[in-house]
Order: sequence, then structure tokens, then C-alpha cells
Amino acid sequence: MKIMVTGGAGYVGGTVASLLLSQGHQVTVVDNLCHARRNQVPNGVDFVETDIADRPRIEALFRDASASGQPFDSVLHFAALIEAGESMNKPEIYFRNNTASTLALLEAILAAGPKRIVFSSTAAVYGEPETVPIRETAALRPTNAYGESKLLTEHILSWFHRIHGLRSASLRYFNVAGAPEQGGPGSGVVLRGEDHEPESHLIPLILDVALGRRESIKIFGDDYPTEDGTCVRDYIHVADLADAHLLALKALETPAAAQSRLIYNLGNGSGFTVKQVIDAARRVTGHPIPAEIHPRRAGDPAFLIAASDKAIAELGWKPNYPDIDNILRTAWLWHQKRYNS
Ligand SMILES: NC(=O)c1ccc[n+]([C@@H]2O[C@H](COP(=O)([O-])OP(=O)(O)OC[C@H]3O[C@@H](n4cnc5c(N)ncnc54)[C@H](O)[C@@H]3O)[C@@H](O)[C@H]2O)c1
Ligand SMILES: O=c1ccn([C@@H]2O[C@H](COP(=O)(O)OP(=O)(O)O[C@H]3O[C@H](CO)[C@@H](O)[C@H](O)[C@H]3O)[C@@H](O)[C@H]2O)c(=O)[nH]1
Repeated sequence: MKIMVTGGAGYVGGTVASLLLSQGHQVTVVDNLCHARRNQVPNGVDFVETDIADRPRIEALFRDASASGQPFDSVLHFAALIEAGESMNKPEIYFRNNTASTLALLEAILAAGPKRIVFSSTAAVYGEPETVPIRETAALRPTNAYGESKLLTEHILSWFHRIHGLRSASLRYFNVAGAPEQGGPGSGVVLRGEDHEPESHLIPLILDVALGRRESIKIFGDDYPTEDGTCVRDYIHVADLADAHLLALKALETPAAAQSRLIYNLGNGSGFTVKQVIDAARRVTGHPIPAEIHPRRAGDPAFLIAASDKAIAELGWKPNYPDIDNILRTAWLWHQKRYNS
């Protein structure tokens, strides 16, 4: 297949683009490099440096591909701003970049592109859940502007499916972590890991402390109604997430995808507090990792834990990294390779 990957210079998009290439697909990465570096674009893809909101440019890519007899089969849409905390200080850039710019991309798709899209949605669309694990049918009440910007996009996709027949799969990822291993789980040779520009995510920041790049990790709030007072998240390995994208692409070809939009949670179904993640990193790295308690970060729900039974049953998805220590092991291997070589 010929696939457009927006945000393919980023952590998750880059991992999925590499997997697609390894399976013989043709990949065009569209990224404006607002949160990535040029050297993070996977080798072997066609790279177009542009904003997804540049509708004429994106439409031209679709039209040129069709004219050359090799039209795009689908779009995997990862490009977004991704920090829940930042979105509570600057909501406008989240609605602009994640919602309005995605609308421009979708308009280009309707005008000239393939009628199939896999959308990177998020657990943040749920907000604070009434019960965990969270099913896809749970109430959608985001507690941060980032989650709302993604939920609005899901609503647009629903209307475009209903009115224009645009097939879409919304994959609601929980907290993505780890580095893919070349040769499969346990091989120990890691490819690109979690590396955001700038870094704000818990696991790479903890590993920075273990490497001596930071003095301590800040814990944002220890007064949540959880077992140790810190926020609970469900961590999913990026390689397992990448597998789910290939399965979603297949599912978009089935009659079910013509009937209704596909929506799947992707997580491991186990929650870990921030303190438990730090403890796991201490076990994996052998470093004491000093931690300091700071005030809560605005917009953080206390609990996010996925029920992913639907993806397992309907897509045939099978996560290979259910264990947090194993996820951290791959993250740690990559983090050392990234900064020590
Ligand atoms: N990392 C997670 O834990 C997580 C969890 C849930 C959902 N997601 C979603 O997954 C997707 C990928 O996340 P990631 O962790 O790889 O983030 P990332 O920041 O590494 O990658 C995002 C990429 O999109 C690009 N980009 C942003 N806006 C753009 C625009 N307007 N035009 C073109 N390119 C643009 C950035 O330059 C970057 O390369 C995002 O949509 C995010 O919301 C991530
Ligand atoms: O220095 C830090 C960084 C984070 N945290 C906490 O650690 C948890 C995880 O935070 P982080 O790694 O920033 O991820 P989330 O804010 O949970 O968001 C991630 O996971 C969401 C899905 O659950 C996605 O939608 C987002 O894109 C992705 O950034 C949260 O409770 C944070 O408050 C800290 O205590 N200290």
C-alpha cells in the first residue's frame, strides 16, 4: 500500500512509518518539524516538510500521486501537539493545530485523497472516568484542552463518515512508552525510543535522572485519590501500538468500516502510579532516582486505565509487552544509546 503518515518525524509516527516500510509499504511522511528534527525522519520514506494545514500542498501530493498511477491508499494521522499540561496554559494552539489544522487535512482528503484515515486519538478524551478500566462506551468528558481538541476531531470524523463516507479508525492510545526492538521482543537491539522536543513525559524524564542528565524527577501532585496519592496511568509499548495501526488499516477495508466508524482503546489494562513507575525505573536502572513532590499539573485526571478487549477481539491485537519493567527495559536501553554514544 501507499500510505501518507502525518507527524512521521515524531515518536509514534516514526515508529509506525518504519514498521510499514519493513513490511514493504510505500510511505510518505508529512511533518512540519515543529516538534522533531530532520534526522528523526525514518530512512527510506519520501519526506515532505509541510504543515498539515497547507491544504493546497497536501491536495497536490494526493493529485500528483493519483496522476502518476500510484494513488495513496490511506492516511495515518499522527501530527499534533501532545502535552496535556501545556494545553491548560495555551488552549488556543491546541484547537488551532489539532482541530482546525486537522479539518484542513480532512478537506484535502475529501477533495483529492483516499477515503480512509487512522486517527491518533487519546485516553484524554475520557477525562476523569466513573469506573476503570475504561471502555470505548464511557462518557467523553475531557479534563484538559488537549483531550477536547482530539474529541472535536473525533466528532468531525463521525460527521464526515456519515455524510461523505470517509472511513476512519480512532485509536485511543493510553500512555505510550518504550523503544521498538529490532528482531522482536527480547532481542535487546532497540530502534528509536521516546524522545520529544522538548521533553515533558514522565518516563524519559525519569531516565534522564538515571543517566545523570537531571538531578531529580518532579512528581506532580501526591494528593490524588489513588493508593499512594499520585496519578495512575496505563503504559503501552510503542511496538504494540504500531502493530495495532497495521491491523486498523486492514479493518478499514472491511464492510464493517463502511457501516460505522472504528473506535478502539489501546492500553495494557494495568494502572501504575507515578511513584510505582519511578520504583520500576529504580529496579531497571539500578539508580536511586531522587524524586520531589510538586503541586498538581492542571488538567491531569487521577486514573486512566484502558479496557482494550474490543481491539483484542475485533482487530486480533495481541500486546507483547504487558509488563511495565519490560517496557522500561527497552526505554532504558534506548535512552543510554541515545545519550551515551
Ligand atoms: N505519546 C503518547 O503517549 C500519546 C498518547 C496518546 C495519543 N498520542 C497521539 O499520538 C500522536 C503522536 O504522538 P507522539 O508522541 O509521536 O508525538 P511527537 O511530538 O513525537 O510527534 C508529533 C509530530 O507531529 C508533528 N506536527 C505537529 N503539528 C504538525 C502540523 N501542524 N503539521 C505537520 N506536522 C506536525 C511534529 O513535528 C512531530 O514530529 C499525536 O497525535 C498524539 O496526540 C500520543
Ligand atoms: O515530570 C513529570 C511528568 C509527568 N508527571 C506525571 O506523570 C503522569 C504521566 O504524564 P505524561 O508522561 O506527561 O503523560 P500524560 O499527561 O498522561 O499524557 C500522555 O498520555 C496521554 C494518554 O493517557 C496522551 O493523550 C498524551 O498525548 C500523552 O502525552 C501524569 O500524571 C503527570 O502529571 C510527573 O509527575 N512529573
